[in-house]
Amino acid sequence: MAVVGVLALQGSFNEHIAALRRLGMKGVEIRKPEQLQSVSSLIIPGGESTTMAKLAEFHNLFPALREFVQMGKPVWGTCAGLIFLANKAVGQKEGGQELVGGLNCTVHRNYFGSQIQSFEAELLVPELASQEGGPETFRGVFIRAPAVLEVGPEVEVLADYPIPSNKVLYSSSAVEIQEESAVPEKKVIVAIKQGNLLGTAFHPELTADTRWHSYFLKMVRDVGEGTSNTTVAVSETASSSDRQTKYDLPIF
Ligand SMILES: NC(=O)CC[C@H](N)C(=O)O
Repeated sequence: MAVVGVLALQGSFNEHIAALRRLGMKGVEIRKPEQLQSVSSLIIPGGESTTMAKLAEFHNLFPALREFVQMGKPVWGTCAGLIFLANKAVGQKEGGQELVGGLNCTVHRNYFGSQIQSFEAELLVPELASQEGGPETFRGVFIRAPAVLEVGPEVEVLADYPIPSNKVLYSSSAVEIQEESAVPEKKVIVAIKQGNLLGTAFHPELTADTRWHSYFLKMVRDVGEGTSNTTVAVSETASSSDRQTKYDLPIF
């Protein structure tokens, strides 16, 4: 059975593997460069990108990850994983951090602030809904979340988030203020796709709605490497029955 690799250095890799399981797919933990050879697609989970980058460096994973991306294999980065896949990141810790790159975009590492500024929001997801069915919105779980500040022309924006009027932009990050502000609403990008690369600033693996996982599995199928149509067809069946009952149930 074809499997999806999940980078398992740190962060929410178990939750991604559980989401894949709900769709009838097996996720395998990837910790070493040579393990990438046994998978044809990869999820880079959320967590803490500086720590994850240090661990990736320690295990000499960066060259293999870059090669994986350059070979056109489907890779999905969520949150810290999105930062990994960005060509450029701002707001990094002192000394910066190594990136895999591939997504032609600039990401702000902690755009929405620190842990206490974490939040959930209903996002408009027209492309996801048109591919996967279900509601026009998706419940985004943002945990110390990044945002995409700029994208290149080849990047497709799949979701953005309107900054509420009680937040102002300060040093290019969203900082909450108490009083109402007259600052016009601004949108930041929170989900993008560029060829075989997918990036989400939020955590779909922490909700019961499996549409982003199923969307990624379709990207894997479209590339047609290693994943049989039959396996993904099983996934689709699982996902649609899932959807009927469990859209908005958080799993944590
Ligand atoms: N939930 C997350 O993955 C947070 C990412 C975090 N902002 C970072 O720098 O890595």
